Order: sequence, then structure tokens, then C-alpha cells
Amino acid sequence: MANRILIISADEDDIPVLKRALNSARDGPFDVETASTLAAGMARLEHGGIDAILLDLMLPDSQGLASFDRLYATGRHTPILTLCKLDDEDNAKEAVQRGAQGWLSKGYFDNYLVPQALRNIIERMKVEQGLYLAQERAEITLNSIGDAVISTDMRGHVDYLNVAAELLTGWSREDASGRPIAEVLNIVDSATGKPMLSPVEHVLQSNLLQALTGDAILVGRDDKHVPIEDSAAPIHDWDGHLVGAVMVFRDISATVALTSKMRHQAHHDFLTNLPNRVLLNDRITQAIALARRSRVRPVVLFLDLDKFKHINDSLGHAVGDRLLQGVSERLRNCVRTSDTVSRHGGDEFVILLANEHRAEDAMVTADKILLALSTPFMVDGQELHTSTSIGISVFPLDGMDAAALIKNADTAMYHAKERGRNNYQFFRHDMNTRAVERQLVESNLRRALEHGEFTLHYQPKVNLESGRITGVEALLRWQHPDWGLVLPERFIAIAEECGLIVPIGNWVLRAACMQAVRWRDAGIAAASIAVNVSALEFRHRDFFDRLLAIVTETGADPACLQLELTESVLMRDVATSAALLAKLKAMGVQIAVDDFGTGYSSLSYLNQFPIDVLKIDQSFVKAIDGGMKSNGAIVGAVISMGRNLHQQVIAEGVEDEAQFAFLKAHKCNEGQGYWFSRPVEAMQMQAMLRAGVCA
Ligand SMILES: Nc1nc2c(ncn2[C@@H]2O[C@H](COP(=O)(O)O[C@H]3[C@@H](O)[C@H](n4cnc5c(=O)[nH]c(N)nc54)O[C@@H]3COP(=O)(O)O)[C@@H](O)[C@H]2O)c(=O)[nH]1
Repeated sequence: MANRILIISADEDDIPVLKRALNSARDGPFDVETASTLAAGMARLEHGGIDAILLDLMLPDSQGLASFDRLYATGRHTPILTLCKLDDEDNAKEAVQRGAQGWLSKGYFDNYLVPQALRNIIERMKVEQGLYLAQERAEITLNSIGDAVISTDMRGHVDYLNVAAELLTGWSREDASGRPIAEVLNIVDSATGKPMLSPVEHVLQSNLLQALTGDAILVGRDDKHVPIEDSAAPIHDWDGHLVGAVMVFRDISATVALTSKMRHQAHHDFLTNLPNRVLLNDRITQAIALARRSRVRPVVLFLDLDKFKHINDSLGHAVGDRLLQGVSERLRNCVRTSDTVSRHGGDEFVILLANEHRAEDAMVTADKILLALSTPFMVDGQELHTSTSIGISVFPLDGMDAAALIKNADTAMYHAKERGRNNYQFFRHDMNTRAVERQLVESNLRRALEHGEFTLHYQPKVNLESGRITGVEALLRWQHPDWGLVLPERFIAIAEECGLIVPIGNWVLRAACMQAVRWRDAGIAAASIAVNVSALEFRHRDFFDRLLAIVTETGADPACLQLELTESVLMRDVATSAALLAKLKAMGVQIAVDDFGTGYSSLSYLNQFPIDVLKIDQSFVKAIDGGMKSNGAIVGAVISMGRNLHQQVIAEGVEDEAQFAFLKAHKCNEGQGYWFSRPVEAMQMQAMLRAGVCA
């Protein structure tokens, strides 16, 4: 497209000469417009489209440099060449000082170089405008981006910082300019805290690009430490020579914080903030590695809270969670900072004592833990009692790696539970056989209910005076397809541990009630059926409602049902027990205290319960004919106590005539045991009931 030239001149001689010169241009003519006054020229300029102006400084309405100034102020980006006389170049030169692109002497107006000069000026102006735009674009971009940019010359002296770099370093561009980069960018290693060379310095030394790194901390001018991610590149001139370097860096505090939060979450338990299994495994592995080089013996403690499930079931998960948090806190206070208390899941905790020298040292910590947990916890105004069973394994005897040490401590913990809870046990290798057996029974128990493998046997209770059967005790049996008849001793404790005792107990109650109805329908005089109830069943929040539903559904007479509860079950929470027993009594159910004499219960408390029957534990009955005088004394005392409290007394485990005779002589009401009959199947029991006496 032809360039458009505006000639502003009142000199009618010059204009045709200039026009002629411009039209003679070899690479195409110019479009030429003219204005004879400055006002007209400026008006034309307003419309735009003018590529260059030829300005005669001698205009009628504004003579000399004043005309240039006004024109320049209006159209400063349009190149202006002034026209001057050969002998009067001073004004023209001054105009150049003030921004004009050059001048043309009137003597050369017809010269072919005029169009060439004009074209050069126009082109140069365009390039300059382009450069200006590019620079402006770069400046705005650099100041708009979040990344910090800093550049240096080839000596490593700062020559540019964008706004983000100013903010991050605390240096303004003015202050930083000309200073060595190391002064402005104080970078230290995030791991060691030692000073690092900035990537710019690397680039200037190597003339190579420095890829992104994220292990640096920028220490700002205000001494603020900010983790940064940075990269740098060399800057080359036209000829490819290194002239400086540019570094781009950004604040990665948020990323670092997020990463560390995620790392923490991946290694810690959400509820208690204790290390989780993953972190514990790492720590045990580290402790083992250290132990191989030193004399320390890492010890693993596996803890399981006693009766936690019951608290969770009866008081709700929120209370359970708070208790777990409280327990975590106390456990932390029982160990050294070099040890690790971790939550394994549920109510299980695993503690690594990393620096023990003798296995016995672990006993001190275990004792401390038992003591710490023996103080009740206050949660939501309620006093909660818990304790823990602890299994202990020691490297290297009990395991060569984390998994083995944890597994064996877990096994030992089960033994602590079996030993009455609230104690600790060191792992022994023979425990594993029992653990395998336990696991086997538990997994088989789970399908026993669905597969209908349970049955009830019945053992008669006999009036010692008349010899007649007064009732029966229902005793659970498990008819396993491969193992044959399994006695409760092998599975009741495991069912209690894993909570299966609740559905199993339901089954027992229903089966016993159905049997009572069958016997009643078969015309057998009402005999009471005693059913054993475990602690977990009795404490279960639905126990009463479920029992009521079973009695209603089966149509059994509640008066025929006797619940056998041990002293320890009743004494655990006297108020709750008393309230529940009152409801059961109101329903018509009888209450028997099983294994009486073994629970060391306070008689004054026992007196508060509506108890119908005291069952003297078989261990006292066995002792009757043991040869010592005192042996029968306890039995005698219980019999007279029962008589005074108007409670029936029944002696269990009667095996021989001497025991029978003793009990009869002491006026014990009833007896139960092999001397009368072993537990038998329902049909056999039915025959005895019909006869009224044991076969
Ligand atoms: N929660 C539930 N517990 C139950 C249930 N059924 C039984 N059990 C409890 O299991 C324990 C063992 O019971 P079992 O193997 O059936 O033993 C009972 C009798 O067979 C045994 N017994 C009876 N007479 C004698 C005897 O003369 N000598 C002798 N060595 N043993 C004898 O005693 C057990 C009855 O004990 P008790 O309940 O204390 O009256 C046992 O603790 C059962 O309670 C169940 O359904 N749920």
C-alpha cells in the first residue's frame, strides 16, 4: 500500500517540486496531501492515515519551532521531517532534538533520495512502534504473571525484576539494579539450610539451561523464608554470545504446605492424630536397622482396650471416639519422645519402644500404661472405666521384621485378655498354636448360626429332699460338621471376644423358650428352664426388648424362664443392673446368680438385687470332700445366707454321694451335677421330666 505523506507548507514553489520527487519513487509513488497552514495540517492529522509529515517551519499561523512542537504534541507517533532552507538548518536541528526524525534542505527537494529517506523513516518508525509494543506487551505480561522473573547481565548483575520478583525478594527494581545476583537472591538449601548458588549463577557458568528445581528456600530482604521452585536460562545476543541470564521462580509455600498436610494425613490416624500403621511400620523398620548395629532391643506393645465395644455400643460412637482420644493422650504420656504410639484401628494401639536394652524394661512402661488407664475418663459428664490388655514382643527373638513383631505382640495380647484382661503378657512361641485355633474357631462360628449347627442340651436340677426334678439348665452345644460335638468351653469366650455372643445368645433364648412351649404343649408340668447370659448380652442396649419379643413371639411363660448371671456381670454397674433386673422381675422372669462365691462381690450390693436363686460354684462343692474341715464351711455359709435372704440355694457340680449327703444335711434346696444326670438331649430330658426324677 502506498504511504501517505502530508506536506504542510505555505510555499507554493516547494510543493510541486516535492510532489514530483515523491512521485518519481521507483518502488511506487506516495499519496501526497497538502495543507498550507498548521491548523489545516493538524485537522488533517486528526483524521488519521498519515504515515509521515513534511513540515515547513515557516507557516503563516505558527512560525518556527512552535509549529513543530504543536504538531509533534498532536501526532507524536507520526514521523515528522522538517523542511528548511540550505542556510538555515539550526531550527531543523533543534526540531530533531525535540523529536523530529530529520530534515530536508530545500536545495535537495528534487533529489531522488528524498523518497528513499522518507521510506526509511516510515519503516524505522514502524519498527520502533513494533518494538515499543513488544516491549510494552512483555512488561505488562511480566508484571501480570504470578511468577517472579529476574534477569542479569553476563557478570551476574541484576538488570531487571518484575513486580512478583520485587515482592518475593523484598528488593525494588531500582535498589536491585546493578547488584550481584547473590546479594538480591539469597537462596539456601531447604534440607540443610546451607547457602546455594542461584540457578542464574549456574547458567552463567555453564551457558546451559537450568531445569526446574524445588528444593530451595529464598531468604527475603526482610529475612522471610519462602520455599521456591525455580528455573533459569541464558540470554544470547544477535551473534549468539552469552549476555546474561533470566531466572523464573515462584512461591511454593501453598504446595509445600498441602504436600506436607497430605503426607501427614497418609501417615497419621484422623481421629487421634497418632501415627498410623504405615508410619509405625517405617519406624519399627528403622529401629530394627539401628538395633542390628547397636545393643538396643526394640519392643512392640500391642494394646486392645477391654470392653471398648460395649462402651461404643451402649453410649454411642461419639463417646467412643472421645474415649479413644483420651486414651491416646495418656498413652503418649507414658512413653519417651523417641518411642512411637500408633493407632492400629478400632480400639487397638501399637507402641514401639525403640531404645530398650532389656526386655524387662518394657514391663515398666506396660505397668505405667495399666496404671494410667485405670483412672476413669470423664466424657460428656460421664465417668467411663476402661482398661487394656497388652501383648509384648521383643526384637529379635519374637520377630525379625515389623510384621512379625506386631503379629506376635497381637497374639500375646489375646493371651492377656484370656488371663482376665487389664494385664500384659510377653509373647511365647507356643502362643501361636492357640492363636491359630482361636482364628479357626472364630471363622467357623460365623457360619454356625446360618447353618443351624447349634443345639441345646439340658441338665436337670433336683430337689435334694424329694429327689424330684425342679427345672433344667439349657446348655449350648455346637454340632460342627467336621469336629463333631463342640463344648462351650472351646467357643463361648471367643464368641464373647468377637461379639458373636449376642446373636448366639438370642438363638439360645429363643430355642429355650420354644422348648418350654413344646414341653408345656406335651403336658409336662411347668419346669423352669435356666439360660446362661453373658456380660455382653446383658449389657447390650436391646437386651430387655429382645427378650420380651422372644417371649411374646414364642408364647413362653416368662415365669418358666430363669436367667443365670454371674456375680461379676451384676456388680460391674450396680445401678444399671438393678434397674434391668427390676424390669425383668416385673416381666415375671427369675434371676439366678451363677458361680456364686467366685466373684468376691459385696454382699450389701447383692442384697439390693431381686435375686431368686444362688448357685454355689462347683469349685466349692468339689472341695466338700477334699478332706479339710474348712472345705464345707463356705458351702454351709452360703446355704444359711440364702435361707436368711429367702433365696433358693442350688449347688452345682454335684458328682458324688458324699457331696450330695453333705448338701442334704445342710438343707441345701437343690443340686445339679453328674451325680443326678449329665446334660442330655431334649428328648431324653423330656422323658426324665415326664417321670419327674432323673433316670
Ligand atoms: N453365655 C452362655 N454360656 C453358656 C451357654 N451354655 C453353656 N455356657 C457356659 O459354658 C460353660 C461350660 O458349659 P458346659 O460345658 O455346658 O458345662 C456345664 C455343665 O456340663 C457342667 N457340669 C454340670 N454338672 C457337672 C459336674 O457334676 N461336674 C463337672 N465337672 N461339670 C459339670 O457345668 C457347666 C454348667 O455351668 P454353669 O453354667 O455355671 O451352671 C459354663 O460356664 C456355662 O455357663 C450359653 O448358652 N450361653
